[in-house]
Amino acid sequence: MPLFTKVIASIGPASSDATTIFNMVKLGVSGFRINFSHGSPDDWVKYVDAVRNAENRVGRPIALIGDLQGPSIRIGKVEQPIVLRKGDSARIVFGSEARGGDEKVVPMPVKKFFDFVEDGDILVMDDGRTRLRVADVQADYVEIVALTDSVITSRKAVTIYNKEIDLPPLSESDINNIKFAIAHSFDYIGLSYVRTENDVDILRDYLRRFGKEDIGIIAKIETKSAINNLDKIVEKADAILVARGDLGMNFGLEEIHSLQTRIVEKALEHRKPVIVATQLLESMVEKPVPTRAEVVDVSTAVEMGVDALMLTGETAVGKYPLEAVSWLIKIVNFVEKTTLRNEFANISRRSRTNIDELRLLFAKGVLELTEDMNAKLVVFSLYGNTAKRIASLRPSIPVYVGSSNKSVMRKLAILWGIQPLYVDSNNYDEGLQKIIQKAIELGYIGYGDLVVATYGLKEPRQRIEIQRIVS
Ligand SMILES: Nc1ncnc2c1ncn2[C@@H]1O[C@H](COP(=O)(O)OP(=O)(O)O)[C@@H](O)[C@H]1O
Ligand SMILES: C=C(OP(=O)(O)O)C(=O)O
Ligand SMILES: [K+]
Ligand SMILES: [Mg+2]
Repeated sequence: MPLFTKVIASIGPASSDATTIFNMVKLGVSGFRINFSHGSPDDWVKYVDAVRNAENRVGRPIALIGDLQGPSIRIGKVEQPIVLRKGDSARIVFGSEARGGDEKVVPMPVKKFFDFVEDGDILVMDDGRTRLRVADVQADYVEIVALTDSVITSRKAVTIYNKEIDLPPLSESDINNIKFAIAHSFDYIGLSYVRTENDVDILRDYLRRFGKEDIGIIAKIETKSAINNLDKIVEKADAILVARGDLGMNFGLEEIHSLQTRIVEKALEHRKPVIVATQLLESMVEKPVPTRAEVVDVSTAVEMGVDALMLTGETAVGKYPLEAVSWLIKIVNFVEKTTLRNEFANISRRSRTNIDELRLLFAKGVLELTEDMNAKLVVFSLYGNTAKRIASLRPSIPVYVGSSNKSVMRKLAILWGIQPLYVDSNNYDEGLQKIIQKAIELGYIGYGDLVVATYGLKEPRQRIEIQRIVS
């Protein structure tokens, strides 16, 4: 299981059974994403139960991420995939369902689409595999011509190339899905198609209004506006996700690497957790072994010092979900072992103008003391802040974090290098001892080890204790 860079898996028909989810947790998955654009609440409840059962059986906190549809246009349900050859024409009609198959009718439940789209627009779908040209626009249907061989399946997002349809950041169904996520103790909510920092504020307001402000907001960076407003969005969000699927539809594919680099750097600069997602091991949707290009792509993302990598179609609908997880972990482990430890530290500890919190410097001090002594680091963290600061410094040693606060431990599960443990104690000193005991039980700490145990005090002061494990 990777010690530092974490793995998040999207759940879908290919991975929704309890055994697969349990096996993914055993392999080392630290978080699961449920995409609210697909399936139904009845499906999602089963996914949640399977994740929480696996979490209990393995005894390791797991993060649950609920991914909102956001201001995206998605087609409705088609019973049969619609197969188009390049040059074929088809019709997009207002409605939420269609037979599909030979009936080349694509249902479009978003009324505004028909007012917004214009002759000559290029529609991009399915992470860019489908490209259609708008040939004729009518009030409640649009004629299109396929520019590529395409297979159109249910609930696919539609990008109108170089245009951003002005839909509200959260639809009625998004708000229902926020309530669902709260009712089922999700740890994070993914905000798709973020355009400005105001979109993050709007979601934060809902969470506050519904009394669950501690749910983390993951801003998914995938639109041109988001890139233009990147700094402010990163400041407001709790975590950042490089959403390469839609990013590659709103920008040229050739721009992906530099966009990813820029987004990751910005997140590191603001010390926000950052996740890279989509098509990491895309060929494993069909094959049991990744391509060389995919291995290099994953390695590059790990070397950028991201907190986590997220599998999407590979585990949601792929034929080899478990192999995709084990290949991802194998590549992560190799790169972590071979990349000089201080490489990651250099990425994230370069002194940046915005480092002015004393606490961050304390955390840096404790961490570097522990690293230099080749000791083990144990942190008691009621709210997770000390642990988050240490993770943002890209520690070269595992950081064992304990707290009685389940949801804090689950949120930390997808951060770099954090090994979260539950301990039922609300006081720091007793808590530190319990974490050390539990870490010994789990084999993380052995006799003879030097342990640095720490927690952040109210006033900016780090409490540090060093002990040798002798009995
Ligand atoms: N729960 C699901 N049920 C059916 N199909 C799904 C599900 N989750 C994902 N998929 C399929 O896998 C594709 C990639 O997954 P993902 O990236 O999570 O979705 P999207 O890109 O549509 O937001 C989706 O477009 C969809 O075709
Ligand atoms: C993660 C992404 O979002 P979604 O899968 O919802 O399109 C993406 O676009 O890469
Ligand atoms: K998206
Ligand atoms: Mg996607």
